[in-house]
Amino acid sequence: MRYAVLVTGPAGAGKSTFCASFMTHLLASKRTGHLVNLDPAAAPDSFEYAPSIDIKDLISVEDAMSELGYGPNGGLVYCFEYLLQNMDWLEEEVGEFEDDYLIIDCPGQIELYTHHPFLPTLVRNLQRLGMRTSAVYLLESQFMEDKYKFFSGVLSAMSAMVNLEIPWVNVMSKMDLVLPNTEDPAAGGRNGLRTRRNIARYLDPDPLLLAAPHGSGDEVNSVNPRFHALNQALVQLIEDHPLVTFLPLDLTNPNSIENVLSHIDYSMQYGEDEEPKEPRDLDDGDFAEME
Ligand SMILES: Nc1nc2c(ncn2[C@@H]2O[C@H](COP(=O)(O)OP(=O)(O)OP(=O)(O)O)[C@@H](O)[C@H]2O)c(=O)[nH]1
Repeated sequence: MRYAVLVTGPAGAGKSTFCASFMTHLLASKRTGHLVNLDPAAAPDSFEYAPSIDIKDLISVEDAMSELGYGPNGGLVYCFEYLLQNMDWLEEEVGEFEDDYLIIDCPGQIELYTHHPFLPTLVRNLQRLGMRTSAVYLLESQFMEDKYKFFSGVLSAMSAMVNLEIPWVNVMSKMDLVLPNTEDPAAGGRNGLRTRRNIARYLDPDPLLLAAPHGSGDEVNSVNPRFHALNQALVQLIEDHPLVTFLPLDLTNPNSIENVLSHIDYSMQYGEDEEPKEPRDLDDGDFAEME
């Protein structure tokens, strides 16, 4: 069995950093993983681990821009169309990997997850190649600074989940930037982020954060009252379809990484199909090792 994890989320959410930690963790647990770069615009020096498979070996945004005259966004769309027309290339590239995790670092253009058919088609192709596929969606903790931005992140995650229809893990990244309870953001704490006391309402999004009554003293004061009906409709949607909850990820804490990775394993039922290995006869080398 082979496993592929799409690492998705908005630009700058920490996808490449998470992929590198994922790789480090797999290696430390004596498991094998391979990084796949699916961003045709990625800078060559942006990877801590060299990708085993790199879309840029097939096509890059620079190629699409210089040879076909596309802009950066049109170039990205062209690259994905080109990839889907050349699935035999990907098939050949993943051909050798067995019992491994492919960690697929995706681009940060959110429309790829919510609008375009590319990733669902890619997932179907990976499944055809015998891969169990899941996705991780990262949203950075700074989104909690502004509840409207946060709920737009929740809706994007929801839309991506519905678009891809595969096992899914939402992650609140960069939790090291969130203040401990004792620090007062008003006193100039790091980035003025929310304290951990309030985090639960964001990890399991409480739609009532959006519905705070006008004049309640929260940021709602700055919002035009005409949007209140829209907010109420969103609250209803999130309440009726509670699909999105976040796992906190603090890369400075190994237990936090372990927790996220165990959810990914669980979402894909990692190792469930493994056959017990045939015992083999001991040879001289084994006895030498024991001594
Ligand atoms: N404090 C903190 N910074 C982080 C963390 N993860 C990523 N960063 C920083 O956030 C910035 C973006 O990180 P990337 O991993 O490149 O994010 P990305 O989602 O791959 O970015 P794009 O590919 O451009 O969409 C970098 O400056 C990272 O150093 C984290 O857990 N904590």
